[in-house]
Amino acid sequence: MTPFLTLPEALSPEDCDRVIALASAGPMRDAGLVRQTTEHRIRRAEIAWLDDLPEAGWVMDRMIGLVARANREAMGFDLTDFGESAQVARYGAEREGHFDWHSDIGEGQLASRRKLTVVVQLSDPGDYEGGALELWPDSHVRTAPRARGLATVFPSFVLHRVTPVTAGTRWSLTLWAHGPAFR
Ligand SMILES: O=C(O)CCC(=O)C(=O)O
Ligand SMILES: [Fe+2]
Repeated sequence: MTPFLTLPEALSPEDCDRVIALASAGPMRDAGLVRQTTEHRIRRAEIAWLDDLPEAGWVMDRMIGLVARANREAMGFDLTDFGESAQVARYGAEREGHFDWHSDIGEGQLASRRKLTVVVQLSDPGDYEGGALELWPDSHVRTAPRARGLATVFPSFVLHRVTPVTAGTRWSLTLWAHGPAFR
């Protein structure tokens, strides 16, 4: 199994700008809030759910075909749906935005069915420092490419993190594909 896949230009630079503009137009919420308590040690970022943004339907339309094809060609996972809203995240240097090591498979109805995670780099690499997306699929930690519009696709159980942003702002788009439990 490939530890992770990269899909260059999953979104064009103009599309990346459009997603950032849509998310910044409305309120974003603190992603460090877990059941009413703050967990800023784990994650410091602001997020918006794509489903809540008006006129963002084209984003999922674009990503679903791409990810389904990549899965068929390289992963071969049994996927049934993209049953969860994608998430736009903003990691700013003003509070060292980051996301500590974690896997995306959680306890909820949806999070427990996550099989593939897809993270699109929305920012130009020149717009921030730090903010590396790192994956730990085996004995080595690997850094995802930073190219704008590039999507990194990996099994949702793989540990990953975003290192603290030390200058500028990093934006990302994360989506999940779901299916029957791994067996
Ligand atoms: O923003 C990123 O690059 C990763 C986001 C992430 O890991 C998540 O939302 O679970
Ligand atoms: Fe994650």
